[in-house]
Amino acid sequence: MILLKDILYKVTLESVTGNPNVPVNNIQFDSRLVGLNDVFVAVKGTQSDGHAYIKNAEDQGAIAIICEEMPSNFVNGITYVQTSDSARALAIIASNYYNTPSENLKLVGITGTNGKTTIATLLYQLFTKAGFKTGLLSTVKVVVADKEYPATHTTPDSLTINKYLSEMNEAGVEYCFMEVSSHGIHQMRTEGLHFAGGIFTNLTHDHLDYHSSFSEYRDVKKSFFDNLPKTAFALVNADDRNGQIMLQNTKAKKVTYALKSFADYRAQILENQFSGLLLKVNEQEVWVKLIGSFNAYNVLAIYAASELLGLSQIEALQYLSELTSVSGRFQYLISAKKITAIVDYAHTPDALKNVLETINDIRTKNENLITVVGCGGDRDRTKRPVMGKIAAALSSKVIFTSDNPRSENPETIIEEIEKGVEPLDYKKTLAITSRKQAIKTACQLAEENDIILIAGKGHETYQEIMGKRTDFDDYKIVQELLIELNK
Ligand SMILES: CC(=O)N[C@H]1[C@@H](OP(=O)(O)OP(=O)(O)OC[C@H]2O[C@@H](n3ccc(=O)[nH]c3=O)[C@H](O)[C@@H]2O)O[C@H](CO)[C@@H](O)[C@@H]1O[C@H](C)C(=O)N[C@@H](C)C(=O)N[C@H](CCC(=O)O)C(=O)O
Ligand SMILES: Nc1ncnc2c1ncn2[C@@H]1O[C@H](COP(=O)(O)OP(=O)(O)OP(=O)(O)O)[C@@H](O)[C@H]1O
Ligand SMILES: N[C@H](CCC[C@H](N)C(=O)O)C(=O)O
Ligand SMILES: [Mg+2]
Repeated sequence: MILLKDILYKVTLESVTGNPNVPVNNIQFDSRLVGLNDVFVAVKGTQSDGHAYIKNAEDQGAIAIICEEMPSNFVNGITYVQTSDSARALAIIASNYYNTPSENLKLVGITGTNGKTTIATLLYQLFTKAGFKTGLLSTVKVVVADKEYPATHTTPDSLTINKYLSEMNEAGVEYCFMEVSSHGIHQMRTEGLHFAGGIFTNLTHDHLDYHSSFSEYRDVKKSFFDNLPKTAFALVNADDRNGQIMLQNTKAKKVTYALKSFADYRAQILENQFSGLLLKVNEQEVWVKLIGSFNAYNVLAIYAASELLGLSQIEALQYLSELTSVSGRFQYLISAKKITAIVDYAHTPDALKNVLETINDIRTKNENLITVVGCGGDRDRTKRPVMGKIAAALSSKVIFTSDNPRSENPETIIEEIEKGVEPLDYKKTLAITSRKQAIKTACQLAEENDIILIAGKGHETYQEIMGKRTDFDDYKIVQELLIELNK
C-alpha cells in the first residue's frame, strides 16, 4: 500500500501535523465519496469551499486531510497537511498515486477556443490507423486504446485524468491526445502532467462569465505553454493574433502553422466543397473528407503534430485522407426531398460565423439556409447578442430556440440573443422555445435543396432544462422529423 509521504512527493508543504508514514487507500476531493483510510483534499471551489466539509471527511474515515487552512480541532489518528494551493497539491498527489502515468506515454494537449475536440479526435484516429495504441480525453468521449467511456468534462479533474492515464499505461497506450480547456488550466486539472507537446488552435470570444476579461482568458491559455518542458513542442496557429503570445515564454520547441502567415507548416486550400477539402500541404496535394476552411487549420495542425511525433510525411498524408468526421461537427444528412440537414457544435460566435460562411460559400443563391440556434444558460451571457447578430446576418431564416437553458429562463436567453439582431434582419427571425418544435418548423419551412443548420449542441444526447436532463439528440430528431414530414 502507498504511504502518505510518498504521494506528497513534490507537494509544497507549509506544515504537517500527525504521521506522514500512514498507508493511504484512495484520494478524494469530494467529502461525499470519502471512505476508510482515504485522503481528503479540501479545495476552494466556485460554489463552495471544500474546507467546510473537512468534518464530514473525518467522520467518514479519512486518514489524512490536505488543506490550505488547518481546522481548529485535530482528530487523533488523522494526519493534517497544510499547503498553499490545494488544487495544485491534488494534481501532484494524483500523479504520484498513479505512478506519474503521463511520463509513460506521449501526451499531447490541445487548447484554444474552437477545434480542440476535432484535432484531438482526428489525431486519435490517425495514430490508431498508423498502428499505435492510442488514448483520447475529449468533450465527446474518453478512449483507452479501444475501450470507450462517456466524458463528463472537456478536461476532467486531475484525479480522473491520472486514473485514465494509468489505465492507458496498463493497456500499453503509446500516445494520448487530450483537450485542455481554460477551466482545466485555471483549476489546475492539468498541473504536474508531463506533456510531449501542446497545440494552440485559436482564441475568440467565450467563457467571459468565468474569466474576468479576454486578456485573463488569453493568459490562462498562455500559462499552459509557459509550463511545457523543453523536451516538448509548442505548435501554434500563426494566423491567430494570439499565436505568438502563446510562444512568448515557453521553454518548448516553438513550431508554427498557418494558411496566410509565414510559418513552419503551411497549407493552401485548392478546393472547398461539400464533399471535402483539397489541400496543398508541404507542396503535396491531399484530399480530406472534412468541410470548411476552418478545418484546413485543424488538418494542418494534425499533420504538423504527426510529423513532430515521428510519423513520416508520406504516412501522415496518407492517413489524413482516410480520416472521417467527428460526431456532431458538421455532421450532415440529405433527405429524400434533397434537404441537407447539418448538425454542428458551433456554440461560440466565431464557430457559428465559420460554419455559416462555409455553408454560404458552398450553397447556390436559390437554396435557402435555415438556421436553428440558441445559447446555453449559466454560461457567458455576452456572447448571446453576438451570436444572434451573426446567425441572422448569414442565414436566409433563423429560428432562435433553447440550447441547454440549465437554471435560466429559456425565454430570457432568447430575448438576449434577439437583442443583437440588426433591424433589417429582424424579419428573418422566429423564436420557438421548444428546440424540438424549432427543428420541426425548420423542416416544414425547408424546400427541395434547402439547407438546415442546427447549431450549438452537436454530439450532445441530452438537453438540460431547470437542472433536469432529458434525452435529446439534434441529429436523430431532424432525421426522424424529415422522414415523418415526408420531406
Ligand atoms: C465552474 C466549474 O468549472 N466548476 C468545476 C469545479 O467545481 P466547483 O469549483 O464549482 O466546486 P464547488 O461546488 O464549489 O465545491 C468546492 C469543493 O467542495 C467539494 N465538496 C462539495 C460539496 C460537498 O458536500 N463536499 C465536498 O467536498 C467539491 O468536491 C469541490 O472540491 O470543480 C469540479 C471538480 O473538478 C468540476 O466538476 C466543476 O465543473 C462543473 C460541473 C462545470 O460545469 N464545469 C464546466 C464549466 C467546465 O469545466 N467546462 C470546461 C469546458 C469549457 C470549454 O472550453 O468549452 C471543461 O473542461 O469541461
Ligand atoms: N479550427 C477552428 N476554428 C474555428 N472554428 C472551428 C474550428 N474547428 C472547429 N470549429 C467550429 O467549432 C465547433 C466546435 O469544434 P470542436 O468541438 O472541435 O471545438 P472545441 O474546442 O473542442 O470546443 P469545446 O470548448 O466545447 O470543447 C465546431 O462544430 C465548428 O463549428
Ligand atoms: N464546453 C462548453 C459547451 C457548451 C455547449 C452548449 N451546448 C451549452 O450547453 O452551452 C461549455 O460548457 O461552455
Ligand atoms: Mg471540445
